[in-house]
Amino acid sequence: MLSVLIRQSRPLLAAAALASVVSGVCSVLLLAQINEALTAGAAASVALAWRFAAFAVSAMLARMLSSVLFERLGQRAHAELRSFISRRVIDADFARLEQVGGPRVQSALSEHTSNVADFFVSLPAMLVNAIIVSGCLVYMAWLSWQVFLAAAVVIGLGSLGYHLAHLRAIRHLNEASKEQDRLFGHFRSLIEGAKELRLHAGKRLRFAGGLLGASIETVRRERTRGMSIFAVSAAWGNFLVYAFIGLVLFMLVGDVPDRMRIMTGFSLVFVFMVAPLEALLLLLPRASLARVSAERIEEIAQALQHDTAAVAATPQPPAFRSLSLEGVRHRYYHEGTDDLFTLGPISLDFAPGQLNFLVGGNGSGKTTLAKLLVGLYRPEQGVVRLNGEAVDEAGRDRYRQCFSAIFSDFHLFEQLLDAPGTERDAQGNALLAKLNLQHKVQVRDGAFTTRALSQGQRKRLALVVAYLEDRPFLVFDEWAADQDPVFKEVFYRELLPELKALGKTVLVISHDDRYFSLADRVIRLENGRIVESGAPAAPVPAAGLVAAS
Ligand SMILES: Nc1ncnc2c1ncn2[C@@H]1O[C@H](COP(=O)(O)OP(=O)(O)OP(=O)(O)O)[C@@H](O)[C@H]1O
Repeated sequence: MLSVLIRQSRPLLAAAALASVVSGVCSVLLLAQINEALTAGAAASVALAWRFAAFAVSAMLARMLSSVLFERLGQRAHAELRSFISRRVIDADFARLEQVGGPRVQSALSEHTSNVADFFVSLPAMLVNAIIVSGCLVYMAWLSWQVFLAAAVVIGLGSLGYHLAHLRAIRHLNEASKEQDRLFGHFRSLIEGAKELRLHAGKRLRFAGGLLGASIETVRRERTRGMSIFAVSAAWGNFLVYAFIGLVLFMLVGDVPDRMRIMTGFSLVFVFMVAPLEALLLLLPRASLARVSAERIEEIAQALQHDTAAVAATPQPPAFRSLSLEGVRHRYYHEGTDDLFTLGPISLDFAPGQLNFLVGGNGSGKTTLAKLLVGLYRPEQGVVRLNGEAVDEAGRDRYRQCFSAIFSDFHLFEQLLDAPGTERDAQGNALLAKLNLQHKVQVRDGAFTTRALSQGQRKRLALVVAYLEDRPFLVFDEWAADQDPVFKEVFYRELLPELKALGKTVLVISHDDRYFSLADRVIRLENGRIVESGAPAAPVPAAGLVAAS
């Protein structure tokens, strides 16, 4: 993942790296000027001063340029990663997305993308420091090759220690990042479970201390361990530098000619080198953190297998003449309990203008069948035929455009996201009036004026959206469950017959047995199997319609 990003931004990265190199080289040249100024006579000082000023200004300009370019790269990497993950989520196979779950995706979108972007932002500092350290070593070699050899041995030892520590630190950082995915799940419970947590002190205590607290603590502990190992190894590296300085100053530089100049040169190099070296050693963990995060992003991207049916263009809904499920099956595997829920094999036919009720006990598989029918799940076995033609991978996205569905965990988007226009607003407002919501909410510029409504009212808004979509097949998953008795009557006895009269095929998942008789067909599910399918048993006399509230 990191390498792909680096490859994509090659020209910008090359320019930024070049600016860093110039900045680092200028810094080293500055050091040489300082050393020369300390030992040169007064005659050379004017020329030296000009050179010094030129290098100082060049170092500053190059540093500015490289920092700005790397900041740009960091922000670009951040945006690209976010778009990449979002695209993956949008295009992902729905069943896979359900398995991966929201917390992991959120963790990738926020924390992991930031870590990768931070790496880019810290690159100039790393590069400049690396160049200063290497430049200092070259300068040392020029002053005395024996001392340079000693430095190479010390650096080799330091690097080996650092590498070994690094492997251990990465293990801890990996642990922390895995736990962080769970932590995002707890954050979600913190908001979505706000009511339950306030109503139950014991639950709140156990959640805050046991689950959330433990998770926060694990992330803290693992991160601290990982980063501490880096800090300790940075200090070890630092110590080696001082040990090396001592070795050079007191043992290696003996009674050589030009001793004063060499000693001054070395002293300066050391002083100049220690801070960049230390910074470099502390910056390297960022690269490791970015690597761990990039791996996590890669894992999620792999898990969110691309749904080949999702196409970029807006496919037109196909004409709908007939639909049949032939021996279709879907299974859920429950890892925790190692058991399997199997829906099917199911065989059913649907025709335009048909009002179907899907009924059965909780957990009998009604919602699963609805997801399979609308193409959110691909059948593991069997075939779905639209107008007699088998729906394959390439045609699945187009097939899905036949449906409008309101599931019990429906989502209302801020915008209608459906061909905006004044005509659409007018249509929406007429429907809102029909559903008795005109005083609460309006459609303006393709968006509802508010979504802060009761659950039953929000469901009516979802119904408005479904009406506006004008698809040939509508699926309502316990839509009426949140409606008051008066509006239930309106839904079952007015709206559904109206849809049927318009030629729409409707599948209503319902527990309202007093309305079953209104259906053309009642399909009863038990434990994932159809146990009954046909005309309803006995008609129920219609209760008089009362004005909707
Ligand atoms: N996302 C999921 N992952 C794993 N298993 C699931 C998932 N959704 C449902 N199941 C399993 O499938 C079974 C059927 O669930 P489904 O939601 O289809 O039932 P239902 O008939 O719609 O129930 P209800 O009337 O309560 O809405 C359940 O027993 C559950 O164990």
